[in-house]
Amino acid sequence: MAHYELQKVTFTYPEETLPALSELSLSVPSGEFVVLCGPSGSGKSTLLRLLKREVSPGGRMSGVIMLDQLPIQDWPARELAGLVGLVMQNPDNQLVVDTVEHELAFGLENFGLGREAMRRRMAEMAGFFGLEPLLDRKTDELSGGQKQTVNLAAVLMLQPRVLLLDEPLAQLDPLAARELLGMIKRLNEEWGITVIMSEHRIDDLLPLADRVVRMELGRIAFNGNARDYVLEAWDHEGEDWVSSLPSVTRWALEQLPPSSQLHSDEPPLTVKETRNWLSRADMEPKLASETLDHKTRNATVSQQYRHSTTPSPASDPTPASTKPLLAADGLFYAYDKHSPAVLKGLEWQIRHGDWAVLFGGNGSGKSTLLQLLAGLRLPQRGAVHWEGTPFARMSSKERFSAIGYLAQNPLLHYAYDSLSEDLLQAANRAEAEDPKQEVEQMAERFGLTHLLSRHPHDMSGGEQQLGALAITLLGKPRLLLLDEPTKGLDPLAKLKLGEHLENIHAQGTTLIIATHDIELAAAYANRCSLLFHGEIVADGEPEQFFQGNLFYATALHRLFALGEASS
Ligand SMILES: Nc1ncnc2c1ncn2[C@@H]1O[C@H](COP(=O)(O)OP(=O)(O)OP(=O)(O)O)[C@@H](O)[C@H]1O
Ligand SMILES: Nc1ncnc2c1ncn2[C@@H]1O[C@H](COP(=O)(O)OP(=O)(O)OP(=O)(O)O)[C@@H](O)[C@H]1O
Repeated sequence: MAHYELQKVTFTYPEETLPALSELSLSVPSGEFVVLCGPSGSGKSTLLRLLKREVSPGGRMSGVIMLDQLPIQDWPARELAGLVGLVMQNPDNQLVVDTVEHELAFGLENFGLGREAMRRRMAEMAGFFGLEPLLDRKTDELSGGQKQTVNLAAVLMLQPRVLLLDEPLAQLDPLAARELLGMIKRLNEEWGITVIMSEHRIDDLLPLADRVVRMELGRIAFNGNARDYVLEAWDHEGEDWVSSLPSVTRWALEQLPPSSQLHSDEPPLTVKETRNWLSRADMEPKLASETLDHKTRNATVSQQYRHSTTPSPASDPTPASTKPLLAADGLFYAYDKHSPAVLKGLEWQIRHGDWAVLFGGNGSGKSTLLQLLAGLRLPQRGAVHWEGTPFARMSSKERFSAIGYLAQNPLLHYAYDSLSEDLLQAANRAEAEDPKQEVEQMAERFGLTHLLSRHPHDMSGGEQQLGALAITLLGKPRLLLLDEPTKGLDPLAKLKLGEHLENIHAQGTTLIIATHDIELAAAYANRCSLLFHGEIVADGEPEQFFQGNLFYATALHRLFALGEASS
């Protein structure tokens, strides 16, 4: 059993006047699969933390949270720890001990499980998640996706009855994400584990969810099943939103009874009526047949748009553009003498005006490569050239003003006590003419104005990500290296980021983006590359890349597999 009942829960963070959650009432029966969505800062993480009783000291709460008819504050800590597992949004915040093996064992050590039983569970979990080769590794030396996987495995070691997941897919490669979703669905269906999962990329999850809860400004704006959620979102977000849903999601939604059946006398829509409704948007009938076609057509449309409205700086016949802007020549990199090389003689050339997307599985070396291209790490062999000049012959000042870098962990970008100070320092470093005005404009563009005086550590995950992006963009570099920039962003923020990048690209900025976000690549990139086994093994225009690349074509079709699994 694990049944939550929330009545009029209001929560205010220390030193804040406005509550992060307001009068929130919600019932989650045991065994439900609930998807939490809503814009950045709407209260999703706060709610998940309260359900695990992990509240900020000094925060003020009113109302009641009952878990299996006992107020959450009355649960003994040990029992609650075993019953409810929470996987936090930023994996760096959750890892507590030195190695992967110790991290997996850490929670269980408090439960007095025998050595044998512990080893067996460790073997099962490490086997399932493919963590065996990483067991001796230091947790702070893992890639972002590896950290997220270790966190989830560590939580599952305790065999909780409730799984609270805060954007668990954000840093996983498409196949890892698909496997994880399939596994969570199995835990939910076969073991009856209650799942409450927050996620921005909700279209992947609609076919799996028993219930969708959309939050806005700390309140519940919608609570019902997936089909009714789509109906409501249609009114709320407009037709573009529905027509952007993958066809399989639309198909899966047709299978669902409307939740109005549960609490209204209105007759439910028949499948035919639903289909008519779902196809009401102005889209070609063909669209329903192939997700891949949909994506590649998007790419074509976007490219036509870009080429017709904003001439690509790549076509400028300036003398500098005859040389690649950046060239990786035979890069070889290993973290230390004993570990295998991450980059093995990698060759890659970036032209002026490229919008390049770098794909690769979790742990394949994307972040490492970006750090070498930014000059933050030195290769053991090979060199990086900037317009033909090796990095070694440039001053670090020259390099840093030419190349901007967004780290995977946004918290690494903050050094001051307020967002405004961090932004201002970034504008000053870039010798902006009017730093204050640029900060204000950037904050306005990304909807951060109300957070300017906030301590960066007291912002939501998506807000931290946007703030770090704003800091990087204020540097106005000629080349931008962005490590998973859309992770944690809600769709609107993603759109604004896309528009901004499109603008600065049109003005001459070259972009390299390491990401698992296929939509981003399909909509904007002129070039996709795949890092595998220390080398760039595929490199081409998006259409060519997706058609020739089974790995990512498979990823685009992942929804079909999920739809079938849940039917
Ligand atoms: N500081 C470090 N010390 C030792 N090994 C490291 C360190 N950072 C990363 N690695 C290892 O190097 C490999 C490449 O990691 P990297 O972070 O570059 O991968 P990635 O492609 O960015 O992965 P993800 O998609 O999960 O973010 C991984 O096996 C990782 O465990
Ligand atoms: N430690 C904190 N101190 C003060 N305010 C906070 C703190 N953490 C979050 N907030 C604020 O509380 C509100 C809800 O934040 P929360 O992290 O729950 O949002 P979210 O919906 O999970 O967002 P995201 O999608 O970006 O993760 C936001 O306005 C945020 O700025």
